[in-house]
Amino acid sequence: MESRVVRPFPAPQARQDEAFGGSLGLTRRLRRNRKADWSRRLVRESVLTTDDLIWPLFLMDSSQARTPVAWMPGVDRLNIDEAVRQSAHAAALGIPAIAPFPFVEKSLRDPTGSEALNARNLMCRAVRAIKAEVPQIGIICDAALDPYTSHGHDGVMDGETVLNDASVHILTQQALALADAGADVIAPSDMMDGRVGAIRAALDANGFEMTQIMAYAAKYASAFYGPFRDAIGTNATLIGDKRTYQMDPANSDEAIAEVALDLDEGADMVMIKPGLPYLDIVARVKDQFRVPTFAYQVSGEYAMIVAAAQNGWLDGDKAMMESLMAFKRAGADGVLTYFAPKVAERLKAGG
Ligand SMILES: NCC(=O)CCC(=O)O
Ligand SMILES: [Mg+2]
Repeated sequence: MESRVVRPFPAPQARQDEAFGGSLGLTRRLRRNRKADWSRRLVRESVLTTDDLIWPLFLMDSSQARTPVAWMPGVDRLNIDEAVRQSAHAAALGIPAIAPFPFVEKSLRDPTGSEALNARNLMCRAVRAIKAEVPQIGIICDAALDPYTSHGHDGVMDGETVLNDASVHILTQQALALADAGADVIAPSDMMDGRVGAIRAALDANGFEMTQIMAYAAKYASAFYGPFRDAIGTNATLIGDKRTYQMDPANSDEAIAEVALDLDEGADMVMIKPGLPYLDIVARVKDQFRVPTFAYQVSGEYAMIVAAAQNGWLDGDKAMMESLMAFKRAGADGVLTYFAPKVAERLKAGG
């Protein structure tokens, strides 16, 4: 049979190409798959869903429902009643888990962070209240002393030194208080060596075998935590910096060692923090360990996007969605993000 040459009517683009010297005769044109929305959706490699979101929120002891965090526009500290209401809202949106952080009254901060062990402290009361009213949402609680210490460090000090083993003993007690209040997940964020193993052993010995551990495994000494310190008041307390326990931003192999240790010690999930500037670490950790891997889009990352949007310098909502998709592309199983409710609402409305 004679073959028939089908001559499609030349598209306007092709005719323009003729005018400039004709087709390049390419076999592969990657732009074909990008030509329409349906096709872009069809070939999309990563998907962001509400199931990927963990919402960090700030607690305060107050009769007022909310006070704004100045350095994080759009984020408020919530009293317990409001935190319960907002947790219910988050659950209704389908957000799987929240991560509450306390703003502790200055009068309750001391050198050993003793308020952290008070079973009636703000965190424990909030966890109990949220668990009672919104049992379906997961509650992830930091084990770290910085909200409670008068010097703003995550552990106890001897002179200028943040003590490792002494701090771990206290963090273990803190973890037990939180688990007893109903925390579903303990998230040690202190970067002391050996704390995951110590906390795991203490949880198991006290009947909390099913309490998970999400280790802040690779937490870097980062400038991007600035606004968080305004939110929980440690900008006023912190003396010096955290470079003797948090990681050097220059290091990547060391993150692998940190993750390996935390997994050996019993971590169920690992976290990289900050997020976007450390996506290479997220990708490396996920590739190497194939375990549930999370990233924390920290306060400074949030503030950068919001501040630029407020100035009209970028489209805040688009930058928010793109930044979260980047975590998924890098291999993260989920992201702690202050944008969580906003993103969940957007996804519910159809993206
Ligand atoms: N342990 C929790 C944090 O330090 C959060 C930091 C941030 O959002 O900047
Ligand atoms: Mg470690």
